[in-house]
Formats: sequence, structure tokens, C-alpha cells
Amino acid sequence: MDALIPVPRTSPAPGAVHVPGWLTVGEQRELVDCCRAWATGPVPLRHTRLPRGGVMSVRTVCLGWHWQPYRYTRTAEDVNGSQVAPMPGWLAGLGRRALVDAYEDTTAGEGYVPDTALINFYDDQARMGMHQDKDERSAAPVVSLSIGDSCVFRFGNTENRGQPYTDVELASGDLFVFGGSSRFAYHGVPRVRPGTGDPRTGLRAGRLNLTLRMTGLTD
Ligand SMILES: O=C(O)CCC(=O)C(=O)O
Ligand SMILES: [Fe+2]
Repeated sequence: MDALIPVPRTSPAPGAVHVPGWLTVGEQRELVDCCRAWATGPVPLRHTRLPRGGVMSVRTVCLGWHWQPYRYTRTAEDVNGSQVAPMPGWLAGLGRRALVDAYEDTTAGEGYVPDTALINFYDDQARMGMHQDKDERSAAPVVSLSIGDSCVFRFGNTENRGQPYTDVELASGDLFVFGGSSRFAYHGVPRVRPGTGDPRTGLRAGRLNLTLRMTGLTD
């Protein structure tokens, strides 16, 4: 929802930047349409299975590379064996624009070629525990885009899952970037706020989050 009073940008830690309202409603709607198509396959949206037998409460579909705990592959052996859909060039370009805007530096996107996107769908009950994004062999920043219901995004430190951390409210259209000395910080989503999304995005319920990353992997 467009804030009556704009939410200011913040930096909870060096290299980590929250830019509220970065995506227009039109851009969010286009991303929602794309995510709907990606969710159907070739590898469908699924609850990721964890090594000890549990499943994640979020549902995920990947582009470029398929992520499963705790590695990237081109084919989704844990789902249906298919090769994941390619990472579109325009989405990588959006990632470069995100870095320029988040770091307020026209050169910040140079050399940034995200080759994977993890698209997470959260229903009212879904959560994500504190973790590091560390299966990439690149220290390039992670670009995170949120659409739909707001959530509490907990952004912590690089040492452990606990304090110190900062709770950031991520709303529809918000950008969050973590790079530099925050690239391997623990983070998670302790709660989603049902009914807070903007129906104009085309997402009637739940929350979508896209993270763009450079894997540093080659075939
Ligand atoms: O949903 C979010 O905002 C964070 C997602 C995340 O941390 C991940 O996919 O690794
Ligand atoms: Fe993450």
C-alpha cells in the first residue's frame, strides 16, 4: 500500500540496505504474472525437503540454478528431475539497477550478473528460520524483492543466529540488498502479516520474495 508518509531507507548493517517502495505497482504486477508462470514448471513450486526429512513451510521455485539444501544444480533431482527455467536477462538487469539504487552508486551494478533467482511463496503460516545464504561461491550481493503481504525480516550478524539483529518490516515493492561485510549475515522471516498486501499487484493473499544471486558456479 502506498504509504501516506514515505518509509525512509535504512541500513541495518554495513552493506545492507532497505529501500522501501522500490518497485512500482506495475512492476510488481508483472513480476507476479511471471512468478505464476514459473511456478508451473518445468520444475513446479514445491516445499523444499530438508536433509533430516522435514519440509520448509515456504514454497520455492528457482531459475537458472536449482537450489536444494545445500547446493545448486541445473536439474531438480529432488523434485522431478527437470532442468530449471533459465534466468532471464531482464531480471539480472533489474538486479543491477537494484544495486545502483541501494548503494546510491552508478557503478555498483558493474560485473553483477545474477545467474539464479529463488522465488519463495509464503502463506499466512509460512516462516523462514535464521540462516546464511552461503551455498554460492561468490561474495556478490544478494538482491531481495518483496511483493504482497508485509513481513518481519530479521537481519542479524555473521557470527550466529542470535542477537544482535534488526527487525525490518518488508512491505510490497520493497528492495533489500545485502552485500559487503553483510553478505553472509544470518537472516530470516519470523512472521508474515496476513491481509497487508496491495491487491493491485495481482497477488490476493500471501507474500512473494525473489532473491537474485550470483552462484559463482559454471557448468
Ligand atoms: O523471504 C525473504 O525475505 C528472505 C528469503 C531468504 O532468506 C532466502 O530465500 O534465502
Ligand atoms: Fe536467505
